[in-house]
Amino acid sequence: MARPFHVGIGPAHWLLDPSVYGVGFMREVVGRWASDLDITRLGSLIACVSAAPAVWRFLRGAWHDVYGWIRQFFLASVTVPAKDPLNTPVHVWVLDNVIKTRSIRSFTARTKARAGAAADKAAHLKKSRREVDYVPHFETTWFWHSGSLFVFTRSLARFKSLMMDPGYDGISGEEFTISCLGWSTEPIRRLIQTCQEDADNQAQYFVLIYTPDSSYYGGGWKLKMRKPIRRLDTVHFDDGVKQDLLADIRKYLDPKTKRWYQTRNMPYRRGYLFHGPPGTGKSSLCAALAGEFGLDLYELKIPSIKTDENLESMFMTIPPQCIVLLEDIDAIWADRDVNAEKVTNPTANKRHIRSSCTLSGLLNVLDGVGSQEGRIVIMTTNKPEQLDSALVRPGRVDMKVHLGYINRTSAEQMFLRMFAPDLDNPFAAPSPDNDESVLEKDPQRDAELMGRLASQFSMQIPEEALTPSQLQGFFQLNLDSPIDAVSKISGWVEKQMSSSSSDDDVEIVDDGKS
Ligand SMILES: Nc1ncnc2c1ncn2[C@@H]1O[C@H](COP(=O)(O)OP(=O)(O)OP(=O)(O)O)[C@@H](O)[C@H]1O
Repeated sequence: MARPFHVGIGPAHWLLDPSVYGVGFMREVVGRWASDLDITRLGSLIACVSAAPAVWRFLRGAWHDVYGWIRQFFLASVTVPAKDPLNTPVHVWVLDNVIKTRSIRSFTARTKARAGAAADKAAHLKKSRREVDYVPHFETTWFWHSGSLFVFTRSLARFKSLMMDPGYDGISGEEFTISCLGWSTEPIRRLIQTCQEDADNQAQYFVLIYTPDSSYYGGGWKLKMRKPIRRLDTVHFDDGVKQDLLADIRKYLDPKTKRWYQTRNMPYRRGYLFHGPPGTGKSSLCAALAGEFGLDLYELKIPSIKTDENLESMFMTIPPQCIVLLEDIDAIWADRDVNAEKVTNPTANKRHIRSSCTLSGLLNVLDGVGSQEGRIVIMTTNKPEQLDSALVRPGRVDMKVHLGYINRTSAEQMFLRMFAPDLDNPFAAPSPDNDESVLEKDPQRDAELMGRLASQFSMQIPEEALTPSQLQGFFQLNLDSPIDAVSKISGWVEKQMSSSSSDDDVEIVDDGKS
């Protein structure tokens, strides 16, 4: 696909270099032609050149008409709107199976917005240069698939304008049409099914996370990221609670449960409340559950919702089977409390970040007509005691899960996870194998040694005093050696315990409601 070029040849000379494709040949043709040039030939050449644009316009118009006739009488077609969830799988399939196999010569180069594996590598090597994405330009492409000829057409103008948006990933975002020879759309339906199956196969390794799309009037969703699945055993909290939670969700998603709800005319919905101090894994647990059950995650930060109407229209466009994560639910205004709170404590809303949508607006979307059957709503809060009892009553919250400060068992598990060897990743944390001071060649002995180190480490962690994210921060600073981690932990714990980290240190954001 990439064309070779000659680095050593300066700009003044490269055109004359016969090794550049076609240049030698062209030079010979032009040379011969110029040697027996006469004035009559020159006149006819100028006439031909000036007529060329008109001829080109005529041919284009004629082709446009002919193509329109072909489409009308000989092609069946299906159009997929820009923001439809089907858009991305089909687009990705066409890029992977058609475009990438062709020798495309026209690309848009953009600096990558998100960090990837190579970006991690660059960071590791302390290089600041960012990766570049080459996104192919194409408007219409033809291809054969399963014995049928297809035409894939998209708007290049729309693609170019989307490329201005750094958040645009270069796939999907513009409407496209797939056509095939014949009068039946059946081959196109089969192709779309293939694209969906392909996407499903890839999605089993990722969680698709959607976030509100501000470009939609009212409310809509856009794909925020495809996140590699996080295993549930990497989120540490009470094992019994974890098993209960998993069993509850598994039972809810069982088709038999769905039938049971439907035959008894009960709303088929499930709600959970994850509560606990900041940094105890509430969001991480949601993402891990989405991966475990193969569901997409729709994230909504309650403080960022502008109105009840926005909330409602966003709920209307949530698909039936997914996880909806409502973060910081304590930021919701309880209508009946608003005025009272303002009178008794004018600075009340300065103490907490408050959302503009109301409790009744939220209850309405949780129970009302806009509420999709089959979805799981997970609400998170750091202040469960402030929630209105109407919000957490059974039916809206069916199970409460407390994620608290880390205990010794979890600290031990975290230590083992952090220093587990990772053969796929050259930048992974070292195992004792890499640690000169404890060089062992026997995996059994390594495991025993790591077990001993993990238990020495956890013995120095005070019970239920630090958050898992604090401990994760410690590991991030001490990834090179498990032995160093054990020797440094007591000093670090002492420092953490003595440093005052009260809520008063946190800057309060005014929501402008005072
Ligand atoms: N229980 C846990 N097990 C493993 N890692 C955790 C746990 N809790 C937090 N972490 C780590 O700490 C970081 C922050 O976690 P997360 O955002 O899930 O916490 P949170 O409770 O949702 O915080 P907040 O209330 O501030 O939103 C993540 O990188 C996560 O890996």
